[in-house]
Amino acid sequence: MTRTRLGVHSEVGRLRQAILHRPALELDRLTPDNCDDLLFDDVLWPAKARTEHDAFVQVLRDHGVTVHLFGELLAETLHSAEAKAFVLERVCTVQRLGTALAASVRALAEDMAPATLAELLIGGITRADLSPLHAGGLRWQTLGLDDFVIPPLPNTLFQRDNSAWIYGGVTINPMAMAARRRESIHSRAVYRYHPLFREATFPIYYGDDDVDHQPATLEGGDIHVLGRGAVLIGMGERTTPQGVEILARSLFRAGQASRVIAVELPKSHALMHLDTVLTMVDTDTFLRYPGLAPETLRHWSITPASADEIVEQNNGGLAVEQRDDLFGTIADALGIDRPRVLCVDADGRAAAREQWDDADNVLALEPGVVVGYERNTVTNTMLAENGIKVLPIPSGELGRGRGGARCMSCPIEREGI
Ligand SMILES: NC(=[NH2+])NCCC[C@H](N)C(=O)O
Repeated sequence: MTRTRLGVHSEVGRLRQAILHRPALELDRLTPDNCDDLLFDDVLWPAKARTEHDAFVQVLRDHGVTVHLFGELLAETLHSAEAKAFVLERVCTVQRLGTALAASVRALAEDMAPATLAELLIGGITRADLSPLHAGGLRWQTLGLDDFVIPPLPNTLFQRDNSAWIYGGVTINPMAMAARRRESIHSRAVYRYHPLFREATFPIYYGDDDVDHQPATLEGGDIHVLGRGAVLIGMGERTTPQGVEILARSLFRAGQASRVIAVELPKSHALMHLDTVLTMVDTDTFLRYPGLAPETLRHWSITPASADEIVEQNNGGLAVEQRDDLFGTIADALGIDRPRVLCVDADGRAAAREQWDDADNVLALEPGVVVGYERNTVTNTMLAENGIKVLPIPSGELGRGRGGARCMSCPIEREGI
């Protein structure tokens, strides 16, 4: 078993371990009719997407990163009867499946081999998959053979969003979009029961309970662990101020962070997460999409409130101060003069096209070394000219889910800066 010094202490310190998901059955189940609802802009060529993903994994492994594949982690987790019960209790509910199917699907699932069950939980279950089943009830009778009893979770590919390590602990994020909410059940099971995590002690800041968290949502694509106790969180389509408040309180209570910077983003699909427009590429350097004007973004610095402030301001334990220079606030938090911000300024159309294809969504493997899609030649050339090394990966199919190298990875062990 690998070392389990779990914790992510920066955005760009040396990456030691990460979780990725090799796309499986769920991609075969994406069709022109359902892809919009499942948050994909197109259908994919699944075999090619898997080959591209293998290339991504290889780049990380060649760089000394230990890569865990989520499908395998879930299958290994489901070897434990307790873990299986934990997941099935939450997936096979009467509300989701109907009164007749809840019990019969659960009974079938109990008997499945862990690897098959993991594949179907992510890949979805159709009526045809349950063909030996003789069930009654209205739901069963209304289902066509090819209809989903349980829909697939193709966004499992984007491991960044569902759980996010922040310094010594993790948040298991309540997801904004219905199409992704079941992902959290799987992550909760893995962190609770998988041998990699079971023996370790770490705080779980948020989401590891059965409370209805809506609309206090959070997604990891919005969460940047800047380093030195600071966390930057975007509030756009997916992450709400309520979610940020709950996470900030929990981080401060656990003594894991001393400042959260919350930045408001324009609400649009192209900018669904902060990391689609801004990522860190070196200890003092950011990559920014030029269409995002930092001077127009409202942002707040959040710190633990003193006892007096709590009483005077009725602020729920958080001292919240609006600021007016985002990179100045970040510099303060990092104790540096001013970060360097790299941008494709010269060609607005290329910048827009490449942002859509996740040019600004790179994954740092160490300071100044990032993984990015090879297609984004203008951005990658600009980075290289500024001394940032880009390790290119193919993207013809993978990128159609609208996520790049950062979105597709959940670091679980990363050094500080
Ligand atoms: N961190 C990210 N930018 N993730 C991108 C996720 C894309 C995914 N299709 C979604 O809409 O949820």
